Amino acid sequence: MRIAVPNKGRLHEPTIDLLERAGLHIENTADRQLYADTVDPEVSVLFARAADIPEYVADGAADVGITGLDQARESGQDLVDLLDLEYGRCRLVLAAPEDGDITEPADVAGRTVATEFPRITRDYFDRKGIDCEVVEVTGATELTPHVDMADAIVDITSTGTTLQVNRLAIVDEVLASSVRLFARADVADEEKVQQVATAFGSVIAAEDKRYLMMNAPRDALDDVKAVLPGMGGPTVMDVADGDTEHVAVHAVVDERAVFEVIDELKRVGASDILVTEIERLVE
Ligand SMILES: Nc1ncnc2c1ncn2[C@@H]1O[C@H](COP(=O)(O)OP(=O)(O)OP(=O)(O)O)[C@@H](O)[C@H]1O
Ligand SMILES: O=P(O)(O)OC[C@H]1O[C@H](OP(=O)(O)OP(=O)(O)O)[C@H](O)[C@@H]1O
Ligand SMILES: [Mg+2]
Repeated sequence: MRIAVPNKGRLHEPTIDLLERAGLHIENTADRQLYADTVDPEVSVLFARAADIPEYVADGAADVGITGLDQARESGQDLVDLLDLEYGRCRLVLAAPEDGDITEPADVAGRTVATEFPRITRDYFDRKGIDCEVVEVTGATELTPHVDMADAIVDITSTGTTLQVNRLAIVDEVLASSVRLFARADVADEEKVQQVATAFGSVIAAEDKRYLMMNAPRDALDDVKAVLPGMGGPTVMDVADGDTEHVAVHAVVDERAVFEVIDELKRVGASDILVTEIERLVE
């Protein structure tokens, strides 16, 4: 099975990182090389531009691909969205000059919109029944309203900084995007594809969880259990060396809850509390 992976740009590094954490270490690759092996002899990697990945998957050059939902939609390819990988979060928005007369989508009627995403943009205005001219640009979209190339733009935003420095205001959200694992429909149910999806899913699931280990007085166990929310309750073990008064307790806890949970655990008598990251979590 072959996975198409962004070869550069902001999605390259987090994707390589995800492969590593999912246990698919990349081997035999040199810079600029198109293909690479992984430690799994059945899985190889194809490096491609984020925008080209949907097409490579649809055409069979790869079986699955990792890229933004925006790129998949823009490609027009019909792929199976297997898993939200939760990075590359951004929004495609309709934006126009802050001090201009475009404050709602209908104001764009009869005007010009510049974008790197012409298909998504045309679909958006078609759905709304708004007639406008869509001009495709390949970058620096935010400048076009200031050089009379366009009246509005459809472009990516995340922090909002780029829009702000270009004095553009959001008029409407066109698409909320994040990076996904896409598969061609005819391979989406294959065992190897599902296995890879499970491995990626386990990395995502572990990301916002922590593993807690502690000692607790045996007679405080009920209080300790009450403090620990979590997945199927904690694991309780005897401590070695004949200490029958204490038990060891292990539990998986939401990262956001750790701060508070530790405080409460100490209050009910737990000690020697260890907090560790979890590499993968297969539910
Ligand atoms: N500011 C952002 N915040 C979060 N995600 C983003 C942002 N900009 C882009 N993305 C996501 O990353 C994807 C790829 O963007 P990137 O800028 O790396 O590619 P690119 O500009 O097409 O790169 P290149 O032209 O160098 O191949 C986008 O399609 C989108 O899904
Ligand atoms: O809301 P913000 O946080 O400012 O992000 C939005 C900007 O990020 C992307 O550009 P990128 O940095 O990828 O540069 P590029 O135009 O070279 O792709 C996108 O095209 C916007 O310009
Ligand atoms: Mg970019």
